[in-house]
Amino acid sequence: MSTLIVTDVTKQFGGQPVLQNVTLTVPSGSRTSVVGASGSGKSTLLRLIAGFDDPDAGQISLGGVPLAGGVSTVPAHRRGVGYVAQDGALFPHLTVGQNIVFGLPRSARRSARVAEVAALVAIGTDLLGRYPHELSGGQQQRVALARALAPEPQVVLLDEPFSALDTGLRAYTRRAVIAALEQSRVTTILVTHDQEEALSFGDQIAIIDGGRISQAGPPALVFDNPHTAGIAEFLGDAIFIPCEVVGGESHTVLGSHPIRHDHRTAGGPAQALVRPAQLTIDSESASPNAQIIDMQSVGSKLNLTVTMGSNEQPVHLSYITSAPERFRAGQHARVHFIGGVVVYPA
Ligand SMILES: Nc1ncnc2c1ncn2[C@@H]1O[C@H](COP(=O)(O)OP(=O)(O)OP(=O)(O)O)[C@@H](O)[C@H]1O
Repeated sequence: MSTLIVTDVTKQFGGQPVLQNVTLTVPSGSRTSVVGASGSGKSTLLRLIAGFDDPDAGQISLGGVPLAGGVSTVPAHRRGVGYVAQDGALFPHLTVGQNIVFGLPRSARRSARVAEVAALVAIGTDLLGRYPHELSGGQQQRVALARALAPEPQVVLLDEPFSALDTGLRAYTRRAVIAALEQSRVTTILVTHDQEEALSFGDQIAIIDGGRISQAGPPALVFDNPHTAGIAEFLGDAIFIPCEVVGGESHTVLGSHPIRHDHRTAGGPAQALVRPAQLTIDSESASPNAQIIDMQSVGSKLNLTVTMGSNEQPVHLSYITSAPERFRAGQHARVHFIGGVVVYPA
């Protein structure tokens, strides 16, 4: 078994805390994404797990074996941890095949493992004799994963491996990588600043903010119940509407709705989280309840600023529509949403 456990890990650089009491368990054979803004400490966490650097405090263990923070530290090359960097970092003077076998003992380099692991990441044998510069960015990233998987590591760490790829290639490469990881059942951590990528990657998402894990759990649960308004906003288009909580229901200018989760710890002003998928906006309604103050169109998505009811406070809405031409600033419209809300302090 290769469950990875990070316990209470702290790291400073030049007196500045970069990781603070980070605790994270990645069960054997599962996939976790760590998502956070630039500078939040994601790469530092991976570097400590890989053994490129040591924590100031806390422990890291793999399959019950202490790697760091105990009485002794296991050096990087003995941890059974594979690492894939943002740009793949393939050796330019070695062929694809030579790159893939690089981490294998000399005796294993001529084995069927090269073809096996290349097939796993959808790299055909015809590419094995090429040099990295003769591959596309997506192929290079898949070769980098093959190189990391070849020695059969217990854990693979992926540090923003798709960020240099353009949108189409990115989606394809991500699917190929997930399929390869699924087949090899290797414990994996992906670091990314892309929320969609993090939510779709695997079994667990951990949100890191200012060097702390602010929430972790299965992606669907975390998306359904972000513990703070900040996390809700970070994870995707979020609409916050001022509300009052009465008898377990949220009352907004748009009516009463059931509360799915309530994150207030005291009374006082509250706001309800609504996702765009819950919204309908009728721009031709005979009984409007809102006015569009400002509008920005991004393809079929509209970013609207509206005032609703007698409330002067503008609310920002994201709305997907097949008819964006029907909307314009200054127009009156009827805004309606269905389903429950998550409530936060305003
Ligand atoms: N070796 C180092 N010496 C000094 N400061 C460092 C070092 N490594 C990282 N830092 C600082 O620690 C903070 C976190 O860096 P880290 O690379 O872990 O963030 P990140 O979340 O991976 O960011 P990005 O998404 O931009 O790669 C940053 O402020 C960075 O400048």
